[in-house]
Amino acid sequence: MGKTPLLQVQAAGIQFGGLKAVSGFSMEIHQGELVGLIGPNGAGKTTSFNLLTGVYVPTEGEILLEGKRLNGLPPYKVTRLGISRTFQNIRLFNELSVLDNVKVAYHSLAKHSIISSILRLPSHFSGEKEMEEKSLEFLKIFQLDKFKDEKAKNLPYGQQRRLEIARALAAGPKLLLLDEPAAGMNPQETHDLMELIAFIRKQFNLTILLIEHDMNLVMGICERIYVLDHGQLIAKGTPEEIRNHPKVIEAYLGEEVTIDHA
Ligand SMILES: Nc1ncnc2c1ncn2[C@@H]1O[C@H](COP(=O)(O)OP(=O)(O)OP(=O)(O)O)[C@@H](O)[C@H]1O
Repeated sequence: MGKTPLLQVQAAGIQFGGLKAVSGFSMEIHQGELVGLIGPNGAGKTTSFNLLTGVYVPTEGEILLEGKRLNGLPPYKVTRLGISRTFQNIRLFNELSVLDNVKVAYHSLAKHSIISSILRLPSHFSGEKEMEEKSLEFLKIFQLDKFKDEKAKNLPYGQQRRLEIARALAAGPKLLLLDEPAAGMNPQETHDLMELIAFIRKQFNLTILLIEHDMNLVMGICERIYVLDHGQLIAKGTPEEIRNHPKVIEAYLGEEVTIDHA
């Protein structure tokens, strides 16, 4: 672990009218970690992702990436600094091809200027070609290359989720945020996805923070877990510590979750 955490969230929060959706939330993630963020419905998990990615500006606290303050930066700048995400409800460009959905990630980061694109200068074509090749590489990793010309909306649900991760990865993040990546997947798809997450983490030297409702899955792959309830951090620790934490057990009472104690 490096000395400066990759991500530091220091007593951050946001208030909507009278509602403190997230408050006093602190978290540190080091380079290379795979960390889980869990909590009952409405606990503030997605809101936290929105704070980390510039969708919401915190009304309290600080968010730092490699020591650099992110508060108030728009989402595209946060992406350029190194945070990419997927969404709880898949957000693909449905009418675009699978390949173009990944290429979009490169366009948002592209070094060659819009002028060179409009004037169709040589730099435009070399840029396009490189983007296409790189995008195809990502599709291969996610076994989506055979669908490259298919419209995104025609992919089965599980593959749409994979495509969204491929696109987030194409932006070259240091920190990848996955919002319920296994939602709606069957057990086999979920198992395959978990293997894939472990693979991309290693391959790209990634740091990953994931929200997931499937408790066994979170416990199975995350090294550390943060637990939110009613917008507050109620626990953090290893899966073992979280499994036995009285506040976590209490927060989940009445929720339909099963935690294997195997
Ligand atoms: N833009 C907003 N305006 C007002 N309230 C909001 C807004 N965004 C989120 N909230 C509220 O903040 C609280 C936390 O919501 P959030 O979606 O972050 O929870 P969550 O933990 O992701 O829940 P789930 O597991 O159901 O997705 C909820 O009470 C929600 O209604």
